[in-house]
Order: sequence, then C-alpha cells, then structure tokens
Amino acid sequence: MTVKVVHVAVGVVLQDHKVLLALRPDKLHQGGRWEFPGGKVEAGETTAQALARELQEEVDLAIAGSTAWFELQYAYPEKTVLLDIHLVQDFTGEAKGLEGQPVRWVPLSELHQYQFPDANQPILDKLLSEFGNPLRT
Ligand SMILES: Nc1nc2c([nH]c(=O)n2[C@@H]2O[C@H](COP(=O)(O)OP(=O)(O)OP(=O)(O)O)[C@@H](O)[C@H]2O)c(=O)[nH]1
Ligand SMILES: [Mg+2]
Repeated sequence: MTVKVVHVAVGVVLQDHKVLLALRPDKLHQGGRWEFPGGKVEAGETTAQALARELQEEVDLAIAGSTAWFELQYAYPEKTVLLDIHLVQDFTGEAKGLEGQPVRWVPLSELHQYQFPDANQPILDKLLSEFGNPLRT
C-alpha cells in the first residue's frame, strides 16, 4: 500500500532569539497546539514559494527569502506529513494572525512551555541546540 505524504512548508521565523508561533484552531488537525506558520505546498510551487505565500496569508509577513534547514517525515495515525522546514530571518511587516489565530514571538528559553504538534519535537531540539545558547545573546 502506498501512503500519501502531505508536503508541508514550515517556517521557523527568528528575530532577536525569539521565534514566531501561531495557535492552530481547535477544529484543524493537531488543533489547539502551537505551530510554526506554514502550510501545504501546492502543485507547481517550490517550498520557498509556498512558504512565502503561507506567511503572507496567515501572519501578514513579507519574506525576502528563506533557507532550507532540514526535512522530517512523520506518520500521524490519520496522515503522513513531510515537513520541509525553512529558516526565515529576513522579512518585513508586523506579525498578526490574519485568520483570527493568536500569534506570539516566543523567546527560545520559553519554548518548553508550549504544546506543539506531535511531529515537531526534532524541530524544537534543533532550534534549541543551534540557536538557544543562552551564553550568546
Ligand atoms: N504549519 C504547520 N503545520 C504543521 C506543523 N507541524 C505539523 O505536524 N504540521 C502539520 O502539517 C499539516 C499541514 O499544515 P496546515 O494545516 O498548516 O496546511 P494549510 O495551511 O495549507 O491549511 P489548509 O489545508 O487548511 O489550507 C497539518 O496536518 C499539520 O498538523 C507546524 O509546525 N506548522
Ligand atoms: Mg497552515
């Protein structure tokens, strides 16, 4: 049996040791968890294009570009996702939840207080190991 894999562009948007999180509405898959903004890559789009579109649509940020960071595949009971994670450090605009969702700039040192989709643990680990060094400000 072939499993359909949903390709998702995920943006880790960083500014001053803070990362942008948005709360997934309860009715959605993994609802009530805090996510890195992003969404499904549509036919004919590159991941970077999909990410730029999603960040504009969801949190009102215009990004100047993004850097592919790493990918991870995760099998939820109901679907399998391929998270294509990009770093974003160059953008304009003030982040706001255009779909009514709360958004927050969260210091890396406070990430452990948030609940994320089950697939996200490797993203959090890598974020803290590469950017979370409190000795470097
Ligand atoms: N955006 C985002 N999606 C994630 C993360 N972690 C994770 O497992 N996902 C999963 O990736 C899938 C696609 O994300 P999405 O719901 O944002 O897709 P989308 O914006 O295109 O939504 P739509 O289909 O309602 O238009 C969801 O099943 C979601 O649970 C994350 O950190 N950010
Ligand atoms: Mg989305």
